[in-house]
Amino acid sequence: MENAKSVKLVLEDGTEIQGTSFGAFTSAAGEVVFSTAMTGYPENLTDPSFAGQILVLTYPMVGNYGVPGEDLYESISKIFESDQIHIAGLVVNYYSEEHSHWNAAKSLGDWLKEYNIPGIFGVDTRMLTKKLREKGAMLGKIVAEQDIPFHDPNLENLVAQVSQSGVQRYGSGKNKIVLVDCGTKTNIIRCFLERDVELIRVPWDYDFNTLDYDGLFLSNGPGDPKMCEATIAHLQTALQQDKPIFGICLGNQLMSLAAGGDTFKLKYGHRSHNQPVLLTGTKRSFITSQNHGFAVDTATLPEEWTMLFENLNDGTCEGIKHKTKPFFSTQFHPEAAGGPEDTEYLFDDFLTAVAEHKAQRV
Ligand SMILES: NC(=O)CC[C@H](N)C(=O)O
Repeated sequence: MENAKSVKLVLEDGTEIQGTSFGAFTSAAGEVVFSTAMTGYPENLTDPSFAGQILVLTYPMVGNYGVPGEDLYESISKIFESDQIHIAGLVVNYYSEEHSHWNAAKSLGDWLKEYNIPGIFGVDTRMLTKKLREKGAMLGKIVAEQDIPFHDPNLENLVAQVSQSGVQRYGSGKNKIVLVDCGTKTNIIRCFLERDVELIRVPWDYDFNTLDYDGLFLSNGPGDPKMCEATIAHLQTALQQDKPIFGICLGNQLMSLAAGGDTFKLKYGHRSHNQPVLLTGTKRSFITSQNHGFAVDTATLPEEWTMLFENLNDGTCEGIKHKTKPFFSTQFHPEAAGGPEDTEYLFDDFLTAVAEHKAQRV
């Protein structure tokens, strides 16, 4: 690239890796995490769950299909997972400024510049990933001209930063679903709107118990789930009733915390499009899209709850369900975007539970 400037990636264990700048030429600090997904950077970078994180992509060539334009669908983005880039920085091996795709509107580097997010390329991302797997996720920083201190995003309430303020309504279907926005991915909204739903999107700390609804949904979101005290308190009230509840990723962790279980930080998280999970009590497995650094401690689940899915790589909890009430959640992403769509049927299962519950009420 012309006028290439050098930058470095510094980890809290003292590791320094020299590379070349792309995107914004600026310094940024955060938690360094890796994803082994082979595609999907437009979706990953705009997923609010990545807020505060410096993302390392292990796929060796990044940028070659560019970045799509901003088409809207029902006032939300048709393609992106939110209306901005949320990662703190991007680390890749080979960056391709040249790109070719029918839908590309700009290069990845130009897109990062628009949001003042730095990228670094020329990094041996597989070596870096091995280090993160051995030592665990670490704090790190991309240093351009100005050195900056390390910063741990998990000490902040990131959900409060990414949750949309105000109540927003989408669709006019027959089932009224409240979506608690802890940093929701737009594909969750799209999945609901394809299924005859009226969606009421409320901020993370909104008391949804004051609303009239048929089903409750808890979204994905960034950071430590224990920061969401207000959501957990409101959810505890909803768990006393029996209207269907469904949660994804952070939503799964909040469900466990509200039920009385515990969560913990994984050594280096699960971020990829090929995480195998087993549906408990069956021999059925699914390949899933995942992006999380925390997990539910299965041993702490109260008596009325049980593990719904288990991760076949490390045995961790990938979902929970209530034994008698229509409450369930997954740690993985049934809405995919990016990744396999094999578990999207869980939206149908939730809406079937909603319809059954409504039928019982009349
Ligand atoms: N994608 C998500 O919702 C992530 C949940 C949580 N922030 C975690 O990292 O575990």
